[in-house]
Amino acid sequence: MATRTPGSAARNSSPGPSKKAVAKTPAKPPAKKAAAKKAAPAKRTAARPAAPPPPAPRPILFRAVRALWLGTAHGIGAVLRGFGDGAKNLDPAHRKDGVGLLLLALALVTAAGTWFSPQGWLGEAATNVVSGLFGRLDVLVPFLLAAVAVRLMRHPELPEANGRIMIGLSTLLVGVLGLVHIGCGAPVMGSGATRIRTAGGIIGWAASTPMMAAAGPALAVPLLLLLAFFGLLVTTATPVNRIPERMRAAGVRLGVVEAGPQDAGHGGRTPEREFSHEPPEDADPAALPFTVETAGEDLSDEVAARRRRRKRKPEPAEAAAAEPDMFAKDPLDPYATRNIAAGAAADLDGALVYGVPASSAVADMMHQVQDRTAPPEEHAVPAARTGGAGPGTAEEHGPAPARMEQLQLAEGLSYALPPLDLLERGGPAKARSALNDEVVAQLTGTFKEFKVDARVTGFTRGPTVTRYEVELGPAVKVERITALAKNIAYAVASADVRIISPIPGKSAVGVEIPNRDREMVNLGDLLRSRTAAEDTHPMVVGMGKDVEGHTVMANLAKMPHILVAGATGAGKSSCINCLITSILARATPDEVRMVLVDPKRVELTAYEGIPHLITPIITNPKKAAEALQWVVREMDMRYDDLAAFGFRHVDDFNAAVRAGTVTPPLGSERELTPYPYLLVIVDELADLMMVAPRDVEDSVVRITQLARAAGIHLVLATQRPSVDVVTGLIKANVPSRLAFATSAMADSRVILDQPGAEKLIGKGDALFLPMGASKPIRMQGAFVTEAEIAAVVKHCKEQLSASYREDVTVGGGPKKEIDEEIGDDLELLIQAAELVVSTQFGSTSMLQRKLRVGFAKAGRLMDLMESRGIVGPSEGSKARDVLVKPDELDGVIVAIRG
Ligand SMILES: Nc1ncnc2c1ncn2[C@@H]1O[C@H](COP(=O)(O)OP(=O)(O)OP(=O)(O)O)[C@@H](O)[C@H]1O
Repeated sequence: MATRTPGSAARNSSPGPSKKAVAKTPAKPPAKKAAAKKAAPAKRTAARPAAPPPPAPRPILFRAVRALWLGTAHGIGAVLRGFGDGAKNLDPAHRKDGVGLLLLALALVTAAGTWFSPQGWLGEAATNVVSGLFGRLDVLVPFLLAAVAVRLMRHPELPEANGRIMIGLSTLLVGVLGLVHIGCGAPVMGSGATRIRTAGGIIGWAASTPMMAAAGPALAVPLLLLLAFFGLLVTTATPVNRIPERMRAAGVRLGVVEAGPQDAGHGGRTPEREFSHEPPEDADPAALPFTVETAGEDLSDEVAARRRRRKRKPEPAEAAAAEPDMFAKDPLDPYATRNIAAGAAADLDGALVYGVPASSAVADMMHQVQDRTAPPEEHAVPAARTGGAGPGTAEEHGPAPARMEQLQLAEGLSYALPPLDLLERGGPAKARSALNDEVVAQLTGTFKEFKVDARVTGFTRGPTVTRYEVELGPAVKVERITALAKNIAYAVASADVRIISPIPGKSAVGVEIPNRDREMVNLGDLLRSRTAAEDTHPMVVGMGKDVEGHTVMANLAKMPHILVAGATGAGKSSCINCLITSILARATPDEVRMVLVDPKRVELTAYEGIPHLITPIITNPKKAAEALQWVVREMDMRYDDLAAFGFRHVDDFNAAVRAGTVTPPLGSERELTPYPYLLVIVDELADLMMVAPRDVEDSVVRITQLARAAGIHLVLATQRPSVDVVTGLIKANVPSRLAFATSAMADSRVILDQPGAEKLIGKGDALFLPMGASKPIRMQGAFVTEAEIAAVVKHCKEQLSASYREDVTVGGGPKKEIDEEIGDDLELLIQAAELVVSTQFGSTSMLQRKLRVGFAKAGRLMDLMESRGIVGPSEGSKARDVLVKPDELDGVIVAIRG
């Protein structure tokens, strides 16, 4: 080791600068500043004491003793270091037990020495040290040592809490010993060791002397009192504002205070303790600072409030789950059992409702449980909860089996929905697997390794990812877990670790880790689920399962328009297939009609010819743009109709028509029928935007702004979620979003307005942000095979063949000869004829308004209709006579088309 002798130090420091300075000081300064600058070091140097004279050579004996001492010290040091290195390799639990036992041994020795009389050299030495340090409070030291030892051995897994307690106790002790020292006359060091020992000891002396010197004896006492009080608060992890609460709890426990209603059921324990996983003296969980990782916003108050709410109103089951035994062999079992039961019951419920056995095992059990099944809690996104039916048994929602009945169509035809057993069963979902247990162990190991006071208290397994719930020890920052994200990813060998802090509604951090044994979500299972059965709305579709394994259904009518986007191969088309198949499985063509736009020409061909189609599948992007314009016109027409009959929503109009409470105006022979929902699905918006960006954007915006009340809903899908495809205007009007894995964070921002989708793992892993939700739901999208689709489509086509509306199908059918005079106005003329005939009102201004055309065009249309005998001649400002009855309309249209 390099050492510097005093001589060398003096040599190094003194000569150079001082000599120069001294030489320059007497000389005339060239300038005042320079002189001042240089004078300073000179002065400093001059003020230093003169270098000490070189030491006299040491005697030989001295050098020999020194060498012997150093040699011995090195030897002992090496042996101890060897032990230390060996101890490092010990299991941490053993190391901590060792420390605890050592403290216990010290407590015994000091107890023997201070309470009785010291025995042996160790007893005497320990007693001298303890009495010297702690003065007359030495008798308490054995208690303290024993308490610390027990704490270390009982809770070795809480190093941070233990550290806090040590700091708190030390502070408390310093304050109290300082006070004792002052109380005993504040003897000074010179007054002898015995005086110090009979006062506050060296610690008391060290605490009180500087205080008294700095602030005077009168102020030293309150300052030391405050110090001791602070130590007490730290030890008991009590924030000042919660002192009354804690005092009251202590009073209740000691029986001094009567337990109030808030204490009932807690056996005198504070609510915090009832649900705390930590021992009573641990930190107040409500005081923890929580931040939301994604938004960066501080949620501490909210989380604390939520914690308190949760703790104050415990459900028995929740309480049981919230307080797993820290030393129980397997605290995760309750979760696993609950989920298995939930999965089985969901399956069973669908089976009961639809009369389709969910699986052979369930089929065997069905008749046994029919009367007493209490269904589990499953959730759908808010939009799917249209029926408002609360949890109840399958028998309680009786109308559901009606879905299997022969439904009457408008024309008097009957139509049977496809049986759900055309869709495959996936079997019960796994609630837990060996790999989950492995991950729990890996997480626990990581927390231990990095000395983070946190533990995995449970997990909920979804089909693709499992969310592990991590509870933090007192005063552990959430940031410590988020900072560990990369280490966790390393430990569990997965790049896609997402940390959610906190899990919504829980005082726990969620660590989402992909399942290496991921499961597929079958659309059939979703449609057979209780959530699906409860809601008979025809626009309810199966979306997937969330991270907790719950079924996610969505009502497309309430979305009311949705953007589906993700990189190629991420699962978008599978999702669209699920949407369409859900509709086919649950809605008749009279309830829902569809316009399918498939510019890629491959994705939706399986649905060609289904009776729900209003027009053949549109594959030409240009014609798709025109079809969107038709949708706008249809929407306007529905709006006018609703206004004419005094309804604000197509649902109300349909209900009134079905109830027969609405009649056509006098003189009109129109037969009122309910409007079906119109679902427009565009599988690749980018292709349309390339062809006619302005027209497509205009139509989409118009539809999305108004179509909700008219029962028209859009599903726009794209694998290119860039700003030129999903323009700001489109985005602003499509409120629900479904993001599959994207290749870049920027794409995620375009879809969801936030990052996240770039971390998804593909194959149907998705973030679903329904209208009104602030945070997306992570879910595994459902899957339906081509064979299942083919079976469902075959069934539908067998029931009814498609009857297309000619006016939309700009691309379908052979080109017909059109009267040259009509030119480009054929479609408009047909609409005008429909309008005039159906309303029996031959008004030019009505055409202007409803067809959104100018006066000249409306006049021309009226002339064309006159020339074809649809309306009479003009009578000035009066409306023309309508010469055709509504039931002759079809023939007239055929005639116009030539
Ligand atoms: N929900 C799902 N569950 C399981 N596997 C899925 C799921 N969705 C997609 N996959 C798998 O990923 C493959 C690609 O999915 P899909 O065709 O839906 O992707 P895409 O996003 O539509 O791609 P593209 O834009 O190129 O059409 C599927 O063949 C299937 O194997």
